[in-house]
Amino acid sequence: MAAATFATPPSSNPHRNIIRIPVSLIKNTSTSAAVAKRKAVTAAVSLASVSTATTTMNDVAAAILPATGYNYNYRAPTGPLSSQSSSIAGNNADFAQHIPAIVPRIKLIVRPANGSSPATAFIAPSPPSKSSALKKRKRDGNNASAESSPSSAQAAIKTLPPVVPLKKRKLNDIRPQALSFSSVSTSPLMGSSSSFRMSTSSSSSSSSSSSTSTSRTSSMSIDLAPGSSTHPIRITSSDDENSTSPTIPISAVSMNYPVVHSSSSSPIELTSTAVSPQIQTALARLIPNAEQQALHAFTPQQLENHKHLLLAVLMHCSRFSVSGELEPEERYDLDKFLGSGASGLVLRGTRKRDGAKVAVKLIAESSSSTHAKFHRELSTLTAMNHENVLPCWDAFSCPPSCVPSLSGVDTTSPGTPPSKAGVTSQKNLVVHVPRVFVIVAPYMDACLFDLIDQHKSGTGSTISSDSASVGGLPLDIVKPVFTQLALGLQYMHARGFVHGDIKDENALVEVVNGGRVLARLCDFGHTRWVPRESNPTVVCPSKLVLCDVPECPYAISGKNGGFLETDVLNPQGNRNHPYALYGTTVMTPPEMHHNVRLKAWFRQQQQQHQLQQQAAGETSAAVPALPSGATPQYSGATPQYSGFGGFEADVWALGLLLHTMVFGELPAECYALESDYTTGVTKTPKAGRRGRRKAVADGAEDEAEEAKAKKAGTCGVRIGGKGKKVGAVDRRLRDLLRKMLARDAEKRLRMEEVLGHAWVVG
Ligand SMILES: Nc1ncnc2c1ncn2[C@@H]1O[C@H](COP(=O)(O)OP(=O)(O)OP(=O)(O)O)[C@@H](O)[C@H]1O
Repeated sequence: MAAATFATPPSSNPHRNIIRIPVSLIKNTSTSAAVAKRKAVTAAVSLASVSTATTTMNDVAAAILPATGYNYNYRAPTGPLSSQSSSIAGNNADFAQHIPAIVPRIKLIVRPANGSSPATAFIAPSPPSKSSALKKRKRDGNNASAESSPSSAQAAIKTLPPVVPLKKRKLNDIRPQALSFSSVSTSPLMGSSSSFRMSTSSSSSSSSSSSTSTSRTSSMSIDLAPGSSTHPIRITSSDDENSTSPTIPISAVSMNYPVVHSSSSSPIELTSTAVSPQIQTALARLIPNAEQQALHAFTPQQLENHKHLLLAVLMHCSRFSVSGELEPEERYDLDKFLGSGASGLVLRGTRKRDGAKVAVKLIAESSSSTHAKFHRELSTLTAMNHENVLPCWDAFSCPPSCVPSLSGVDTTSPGTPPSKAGVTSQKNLVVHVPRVFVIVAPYMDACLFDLIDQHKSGTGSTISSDSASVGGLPLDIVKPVFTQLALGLQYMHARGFVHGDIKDENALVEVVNGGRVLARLCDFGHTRWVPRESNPTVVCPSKLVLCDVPECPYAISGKNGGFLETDVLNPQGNRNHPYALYGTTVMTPPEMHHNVRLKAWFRQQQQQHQLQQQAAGETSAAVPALPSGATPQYSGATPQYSGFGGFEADVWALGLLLHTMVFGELPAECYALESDYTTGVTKTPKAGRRGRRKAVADGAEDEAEEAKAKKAGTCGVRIGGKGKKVGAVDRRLRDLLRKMLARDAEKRLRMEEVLGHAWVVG
């Protein structure tokens, strides 16, 4: 098969993660496989059997870097090794500071072309002082036990034939504002049970006569409560991955990779590379096909990013196999693209151990916010144990990989963890080290969006129900699905978690034994924890999740279970909180509308300012630049973001989800808000203004009822939408919708009240 050629994104992006390895670590020594112990690192290379007259430093780097999974820019001193000074200047301090937690161990085999025996050496950091930190973080197991569902909910769950997933569109997400990493809590951890354990172990192994390796494994396991359907979550340091990394002989550079050569003085040089046939096949299978591309409206750049993300994962993470060989360990075969979100890809796979179908979420560490998302998601998942909340079966991070660049990402944003930003001065070796975080969950047949779309379109629907529909799902399916999602959300709220992004794309359904429909909430990337003021000693029920990002700001936050202070909502609403809005625009409740418009206005101001600057550049007129990260100011008093309570926002969104299930679409007001956000606003929003929408009657028979609701100001939207017969819907269901969609957040139902509502229990 012809070698695939992958275009490499431009290397001029100044915001990449850059870590350097001083060339002094690659010493030109004459002793055989010597290992020189240093204070922070052990580094040595035996080049005894190498012809130093012909081998160059470029050869050495080419041997090291692919094996470690690094993409690199390497500007070696010219000439063969023999012409180099014995000690090439480097900066050990940089290495000691950045590398130990990132590069576990580099195995270098230098195989001379003349056939003489290869020389082997290791470049390895001293064991990081993780163990003491780990011990400190150790705490008891999950105090979140499975809750039995109310009998009404059990009774409501009905038979649903298998569904065929359809494609979907993505709703616009509002990205959270930049995180501040300055407020990390280090309070001791607390928990209730003792099923949490961690281990740091060492092992040795011998391979061929030419190489001996030792591997160090740091791992953490969390055993959930007995009877739990979840498997242990283990975050594994990159040591594990590296121990299986291939060794690359210099004479046969068989594993090439997209490489960018550039320097400030020379033009960018792109090198096309060959990728193994197995990986090419796997890539072809996993990259979204033409139909998916059209449905997701992927841009060429997004596709390119997906390709590089997948390529890096397939080539550098031993957890993913492409060979098809069955192995009894925790490996996954990836077989299908499922969807993509703001931060990465979701793929279907099979767990080789038992053939279980899994969904594998790849989160590329393209910025601090994606790193935060990974932790938020895992922190939530480790606190959850409920049938209607998607469990996590496995979690790990791929070794620092060769994703050359994810475009449009500014890793120098204020929230970027300082330890991964790297240094910027010119050195001999520059390595790009974005990670890929992975979360493995059970695969579900479809998301609610698919299910609704399938029924609406009437194509390929396998749902057999005699029940009537008023535009959405058959009404006898709506209740069991909604009830389960409500049970899942109520469980989260009872533990102090705000989901933050309830929508039809984040609700999964499948048919389980006996034809029962199982519905689960997923995607906890926007989840926040809200400590209850009534009980100031309460700690976040999630477990600490360790990841291998050096000085990870999330892993040291004890009190909040891995949530930064900025992830924690104030129970009174987050009036002064940087997270003035989050989630998905169309699903935001009235109390957040002001924030949506304010943000749109800010964005518009920034765009105008940029245009002014460009114009000024052309005309040479002086326009003062906004300081980096500065917010444009209003001429008058600066409006503030409105406060809001996260629980109430979740109830609103679940109400909208119920509305979509019943009527097949959201109320028109939601799209109006989306349009405001997308197009921007021209008027300056007034401080603290809340979005207010009319509640209007629809249908003569309901006029009086709706007029009453309008007068009372209770309902924030027009229920049913144009052309839909609201009157055809059970009066109790309409009542529930109105109360969940109450404009006034304080009057909105709480989740306990939702589950006790007459329509749910009836
Ligand atoms: N367990 C699963 N089984 C089947 N499909 C899934 C599963 N998990 C996720 N998906 C699909 O992948 C899509 C994206 O998943 P998810 O929303 O978790 O990703 P994300 O990157 O966090 O997206 P977002 O940007 O919306 O936060 C979902 O809408 C769903 O269609």
